[in-house]
Amino acid sequence: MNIIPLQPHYQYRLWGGDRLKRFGFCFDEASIGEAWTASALTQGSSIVTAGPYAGTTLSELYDTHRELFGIDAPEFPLLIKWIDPNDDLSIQVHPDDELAQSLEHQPYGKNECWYILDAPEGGEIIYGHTFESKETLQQALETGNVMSGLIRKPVSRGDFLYVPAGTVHALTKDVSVLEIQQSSDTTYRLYDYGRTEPTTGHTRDLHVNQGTRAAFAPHLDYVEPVLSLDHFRTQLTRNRYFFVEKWTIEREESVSTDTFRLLSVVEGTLEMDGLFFGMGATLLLPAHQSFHLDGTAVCLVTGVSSPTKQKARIGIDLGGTNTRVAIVSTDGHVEKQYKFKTQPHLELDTLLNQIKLAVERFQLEYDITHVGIAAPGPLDLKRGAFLTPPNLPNWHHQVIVEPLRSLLRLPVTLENDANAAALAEAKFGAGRHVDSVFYVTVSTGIGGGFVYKQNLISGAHGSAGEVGNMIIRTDGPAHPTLNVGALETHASGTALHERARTKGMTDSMTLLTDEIERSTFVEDLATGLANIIHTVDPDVIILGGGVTASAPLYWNQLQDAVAMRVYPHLRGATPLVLQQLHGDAGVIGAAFLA
Ligand SMILES: O=P(O)(O)OC[C@H]1O[C@@H](O)[C@@H](O)[C@@H](O)[C@@H]1O
Repeated sequence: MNIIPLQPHYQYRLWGGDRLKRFGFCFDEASIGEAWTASALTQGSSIVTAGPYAGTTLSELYDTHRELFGIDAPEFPLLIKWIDPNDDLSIQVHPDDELAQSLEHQPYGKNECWYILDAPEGGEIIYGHTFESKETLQQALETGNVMSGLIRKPVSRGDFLYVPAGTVHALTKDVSVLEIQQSSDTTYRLYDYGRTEPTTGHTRDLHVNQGTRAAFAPHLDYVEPVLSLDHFRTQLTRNRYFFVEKWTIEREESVSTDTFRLLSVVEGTLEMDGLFFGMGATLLLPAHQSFHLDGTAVCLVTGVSSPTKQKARIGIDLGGTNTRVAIVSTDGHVEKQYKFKTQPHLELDTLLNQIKLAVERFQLEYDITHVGIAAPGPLDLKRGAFLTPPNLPNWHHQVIVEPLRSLLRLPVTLENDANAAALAEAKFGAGRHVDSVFYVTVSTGIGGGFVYKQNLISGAHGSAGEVGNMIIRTDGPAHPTLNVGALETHASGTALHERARTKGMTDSMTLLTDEIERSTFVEDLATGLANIIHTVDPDVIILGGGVTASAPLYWNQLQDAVAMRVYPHLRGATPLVLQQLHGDAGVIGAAFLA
């Protein structure tokens, strides 16, 4: 028998109950909140239930049979819990490795993730907060006002969330999860609703000082795309501490391990080595062995990631509302990202420090070679500075590249956001098969970028592709910085929105259902696009930005209108296509600026 089945340890919690039984667990005690199905912690180690190691605890097994694991960490690194809250959990945060080592003398911090096993209709958990700094978070905690600043995230069955150490969070009543994490039980409670522990009559300890030290403030929202690995496996996360895969088994599958895996059955039944396992079961699959799985089941499988750091680039998309700091692989995929609210009313240093925090987090697992920033223009690329971007008035004329370079000690490059998106689409998106690509974004404003043979043509003053200010008419609304008759004053989302408002309509999409308005918009945009074709004659024009969400309303009409405005030999010769990278184009392009 190759597999090593484990018996859970049940943990009392103030907010516990007896509903873990519905996941197949059996216990007699009251108020059980957690079943630790794979644990090597001394306060509750799992025990092997069958096979040659039956009766051994997981920690003993790890100490005496290291060959079964294929890793050499001094202590078993993972912990798996099933959690079923019968009440809200405390508002809390966990330390990372560094803080756990310095404050708790423990080897591991507590980066964790949740697979939602069950959630009530409209269920929400707490994930993040809106406080601008550690000081304002601490003040809110001291004055009892923390709840109003917490972010609630809707969740439903099957969702997966990675909760990096430092994230202020809380599970809530009736949201049950399978929790996979580093081997640590250190929780810093920030707020506990003033509840008392029935067993002692006392409130539980709070850890406001340690907690505010550990907390991200402002909050960094973590996003990682799910990756399909093969016909039955998807990767839910892969980080420095562990990876988690979801295996959907519909028939027989064979797998083999390099290092050990922990497999938890979350749905259905699985047969392995002649034994049947249902929901709630957790098995250790030892290293360097092959396994045969049979049945219909969904399993979450975890293991330890390789410690070698991959080379990667960081792309930053600095917007008026949100800033995103992303790891972009050498083949142009966003691997993971932190997102936070841009706070343009605060000092630029606040933004730089937030970026630094995110970059440092990524540096723990990646060898970062370059950082690129995509920001709204106008910019002074030579000085690496903002000029007068309308949505960032406090930072006008401030230099961003040099301070970030000295803060990060990494090469940093700045570029206009539309140019960065153009580069991304040309290298990895809708323009990847051709040489010359003109990208036009039609959103709040209108911007553009020209890429030739994968090189961004920025122009002598960094302003190539600024097609928003291209004059397409002799009339039009006045604008503080744009020409009368500029494309942007006629065809941007803002222009459409303004026209919709004067007609008593709610949005630009509704405006474009009006035949006359649609024709006006199409003719204006087509004039701009025809001018571009006559200027650089690109292989393709890629259109992106929010207004392209209504493209089905005007697409054919736009192509005809462009054809009518170009030389006969160019008619239909320049395909108009929609962007492919959507919200990721900014960070991907930024990452490839140098
Ligand atoms: O502090 P309380 O409310 O008991 O919650 C503690 C629990 O919180 C959850 O979010 C997880 O981190 C669990 O691993 C932890 O045991």
